[in-house]
Amino acid sequence: MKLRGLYAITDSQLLAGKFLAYVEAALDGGVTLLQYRDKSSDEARRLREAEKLRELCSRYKTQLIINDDAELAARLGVGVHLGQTDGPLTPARALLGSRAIIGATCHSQIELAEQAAKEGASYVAFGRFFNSNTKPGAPAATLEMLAQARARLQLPICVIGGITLENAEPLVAHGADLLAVVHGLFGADSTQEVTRRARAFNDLLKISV
Ligand SMILES: Cc1ncc(COP(=O)(O)OP(=O)(O)O)c(N)n1
Ligand SMILES: Cc1nc(C(=O)O)sc1CCOP(=O)(O)O
Ligand SMILES: [Mg+2]
Repeated sequence: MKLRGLYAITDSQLLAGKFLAYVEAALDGGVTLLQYRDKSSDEARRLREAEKLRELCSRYKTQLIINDDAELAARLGVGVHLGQTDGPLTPARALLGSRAIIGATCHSQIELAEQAAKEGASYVAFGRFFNSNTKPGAPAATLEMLAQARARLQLPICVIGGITLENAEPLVAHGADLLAVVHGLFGADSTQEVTRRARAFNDLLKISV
């Protein structure tokens, strides 16, 4: 399966009180990957929420990805996204199996992406491309680096960091396959607006849902 499309990422603070309604609104507009990103240490809540998302995702034929936690991903039979300090890719691939989607954060370093490809990543993520409210301290990446990555890598390329409908187009033009978005999608005032934004991101990527 070619990974291309909108990559919606949850944020537990931003989605407080409207978590499932906003996620379902996004899925309704078309989401290729949904990442459950919860940085708390409340394991029981994380398991409960991830199980609910797995059920929603299976209804909408969207792939669920768990941030940081390969054990939770294995327990649920879904994919995982690992940053540079979240544990090595090779054992995660062994744990999750050859069909699981495994993503790797590569910041702005193509060498990290080449290493991740060797270790079995399904996609590589570069960012942040714009200022991010969700993760203000993330190191910056550029369009030039993205174009070079596109020329050197066969794997699907995910971009992240401050992406909105207004600034996403050059990322697609420079080779991005997956647009990973928190605020630019879920920072909306209504479920209808979340669905509209999801559809518009898919239009940018020329994906019909
Ligand atoms: C799609 C995607 N790209 C990058 C990240 C960032 O991962 P990481 O560097 O491990 O930071 P945290 O998200 O864990 O704070 C991501 N989660 N998803
Ligand atoms: C989780 C994350 N990782 C980043 C990186 O650059 O690695 S930026 C980021 C936050 C993305 O949220 P928003 O779309 O609201 O900016
Ligand atoms: Mg992480």
